[in-house]
Amino acid sequence: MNNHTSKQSWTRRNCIGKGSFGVVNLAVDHGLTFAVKSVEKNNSNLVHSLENEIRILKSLSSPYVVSYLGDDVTCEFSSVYRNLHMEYMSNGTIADVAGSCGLMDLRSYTWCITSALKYIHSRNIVHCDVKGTNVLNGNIRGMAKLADFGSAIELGVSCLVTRGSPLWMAPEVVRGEYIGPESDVWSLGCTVIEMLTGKPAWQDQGAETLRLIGYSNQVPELAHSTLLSDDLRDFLDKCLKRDRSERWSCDKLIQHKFLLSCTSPSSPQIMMKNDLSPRCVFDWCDSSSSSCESTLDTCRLSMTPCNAKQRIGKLALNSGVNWETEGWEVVRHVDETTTCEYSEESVSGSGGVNWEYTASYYYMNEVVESTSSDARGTMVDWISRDSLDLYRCYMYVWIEKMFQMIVLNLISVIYYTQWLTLTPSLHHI
Ligand SMILES: Nc1ncnc2c1ncn2[C@@H]1O[C@H](COP(=O)(O)OP(=O)(O)OP(=O)(O)O)[C@@H](O)[C@H]1O
Repeated sequence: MNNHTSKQSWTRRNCIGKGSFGVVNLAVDHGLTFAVKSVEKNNSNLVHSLENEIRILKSLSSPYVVSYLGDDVTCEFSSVYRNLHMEYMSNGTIADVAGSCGLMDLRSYTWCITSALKYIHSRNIVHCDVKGTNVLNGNIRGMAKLADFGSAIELGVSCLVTRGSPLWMAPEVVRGEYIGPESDVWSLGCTVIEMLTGKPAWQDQGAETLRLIGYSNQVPELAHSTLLSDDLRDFLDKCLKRDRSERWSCDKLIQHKFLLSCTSPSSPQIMMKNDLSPRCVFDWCDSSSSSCESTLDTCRLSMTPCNAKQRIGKLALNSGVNWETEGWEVVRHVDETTTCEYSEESVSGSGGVNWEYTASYYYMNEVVESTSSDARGTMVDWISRDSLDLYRCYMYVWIEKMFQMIVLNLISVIYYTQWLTLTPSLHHI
């Protein structure tokens, strides 16, 4: 979209947000929807803040920072407005979901904010107002973008005046001593606590809180939460050091073990590698399974023993049983005492997996064919089918034994009746 500086081509719609530095409206321009942050031209303080935001946002380009789309001046209802056009984020802010988001979302949001800060810090920009209401929810679950650069500063360019929201401010900022990337890291820690608890990191007690933040030895109390894992506690500890030189930089924080399991949320689904890794065979999320197609959560739901039972049930129903003797063949026979390591020749594509068996197995031809085509991808099927086929095998042996018994009984009955018929004649002789 081009800058709109002449005739207003767009229409202002409903208000979607209000802050101390402006009003944000939805806007439409030839079917294109975007967000417009506006301030009245005659309020020099607000205009100064918006001009600062326009200049900084214009220079940034990151998937984790709300996108600049243009700026203009408009005359509406006899007032003159300075406007910043941004991409419209329709899912509210992370403050709206704070206190109710799960660990997966919390980790993902934290990853996005840390990535945004890492990016802007590399460009010598300090946000100065990191908090829940300034982080907008993305269209993909767990995705978030940093917004509201009205208080941001360019190191070495802007003059350093105390900026931001007091309850998220770093001690050195409250004392008016210093503003830098480290101050954003403190605010990041406060924002993570806000996401965890749904409340600001510090209880708002006015001047007393400012004294606590700026001049005590205290750090925000970590609420007792089931989400507070050791990794998360350590991550917060690295952000909330009162001595700013001890705080980790965002470059380092993005490598922290709490965030390490996140991959880029710019992909269609935010994948949490740890969460998706199967911990046992029944945890395996089969990519071909329809239950895994939608969200990660439904995928996680499908990774339950119940699902494994369903999968075994499905196999039993779908693959039908061939009770013909010719349909069976011994594909491996291992002594009770021996273990067997399958080579790549014996199971194509198995990639040297150590398959150890301590019993004899029978496989139906069809099962062997389907598994050997992609042994690695269907490891779970192998294991599930092992259980199923072992069961089939028992049935088969049982029926065979029954058949043998019936035949033997028939033979003995025949011999017995013949003996009975012969005996009288023998007596007679
Ligand atoms: N691009 C956007 N898309 C959707 N909603 C937005 C967008 N930008 C801002 N908002 C909404 O408007 C609110 C106020 O915006 P913003 O924080 O930029 O204003 P502000 O006056 O600088 O606020 P603050 O008082 O926090 O400094 C946000 O909390 C958010 O709810």
